[in-house]
Amino acid sequence: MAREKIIGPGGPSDDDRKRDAALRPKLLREVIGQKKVAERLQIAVDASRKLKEPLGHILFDGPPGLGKTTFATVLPNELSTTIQMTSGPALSKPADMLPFLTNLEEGSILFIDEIHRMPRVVEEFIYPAMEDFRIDIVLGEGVNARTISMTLKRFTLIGATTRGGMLSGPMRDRFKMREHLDYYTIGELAQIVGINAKKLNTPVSDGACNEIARRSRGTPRVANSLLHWARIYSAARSDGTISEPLAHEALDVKEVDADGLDKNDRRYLEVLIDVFSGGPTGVEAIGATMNISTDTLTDEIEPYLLREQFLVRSPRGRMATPKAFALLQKPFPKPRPDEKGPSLFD
Ligand SMILES: Nc1ncnc2c1ncn2[C@@H]1O[C@H](COP(=O)(O)OP(=O)(O)OP(=O)(O)O)[C@@H](O)[C@H]1O
Repeated sequence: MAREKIIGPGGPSDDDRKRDAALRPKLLREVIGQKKVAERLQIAVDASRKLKEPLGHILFDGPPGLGKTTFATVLPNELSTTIQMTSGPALSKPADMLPFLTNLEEGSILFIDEIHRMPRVVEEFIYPAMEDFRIDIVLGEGVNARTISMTLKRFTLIGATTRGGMLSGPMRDRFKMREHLDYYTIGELAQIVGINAKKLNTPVSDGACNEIARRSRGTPRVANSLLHWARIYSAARSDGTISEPLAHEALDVKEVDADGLDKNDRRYLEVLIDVFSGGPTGVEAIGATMNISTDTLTDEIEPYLLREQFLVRSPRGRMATPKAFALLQKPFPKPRPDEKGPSLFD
């Protein structure tokens, strides 16, 4: 198995992430769902082994909690190499990269989470590292400044981002593989819940796995968190096993929406429908009313609402669909003859 080296600030830190790390699949064949992505990665891994060449640089993008870090940590296990982990915000200047670059081993992996938050000056510093496995270091200042070139071990950079569109073109182009992770089906999430319950030595019924999956917003990280809650609930109120009725009870106590939406999803739709009459309206206006940054709305909340068809994006702005009106038990407004009311066809 890979040895995981975590150097410096950044990388996973909160409780959820620590818990997730313990439940992470170790090998590609243990990864559930994302079949096409896993297949392409397996091909790249097999080729890397046969050709004895490092894996090409890989970029994962997609909403939070869908497995970007999981894929990144599975790859060094497959290749019996090491991984160093950091994140874009922890790299404020080129010198912050040096400990990572000088610690590289031949074929090892450097993982940069939230790579879109890396400053441009750091980005430009690592271009030659990604292309030619060398970096240029400037020593001294002013007229005495001189540049020395340092050769690096051949490595693989894995970047993860929730905002693929925010990466500069030159940065994106330097990744040989770019993989988008999408939300999981209920069946896939139920499988993940079953496997993780076993890892936690918690007996769980198929019905309970499905119930937890249904309320997990298409996201394995949410499924893990709900499984943990159901486990704790059962230990406190029952016999430690998770049956379907117990899962219902536990998730109702936690006030997890039976439609799989979380509090922010629901509030987004309430604001769009109650304050903006269902739209169309700009995301900035919704963000200002909710007091949530537009980045959070576009990266974390909207992708799921769009996928579940509660929301459409039109050139005139965001619009609630009839399904969203039905969810909130509000009548879908008919356009007045003198106005273009909510229309899903703009
Ligand atoms: N494909 C998968 N198969 C099985 N378990 C998974 C899969 N993807 C994610 N998980 C589970 O979900 C947890 C969260 O995933 P992970 O931390 O990789 O998400 P992420 O996309 O990197 O999120 P973020 O971008 O917020 O860091 C993992 O620890 C693991 O338990």
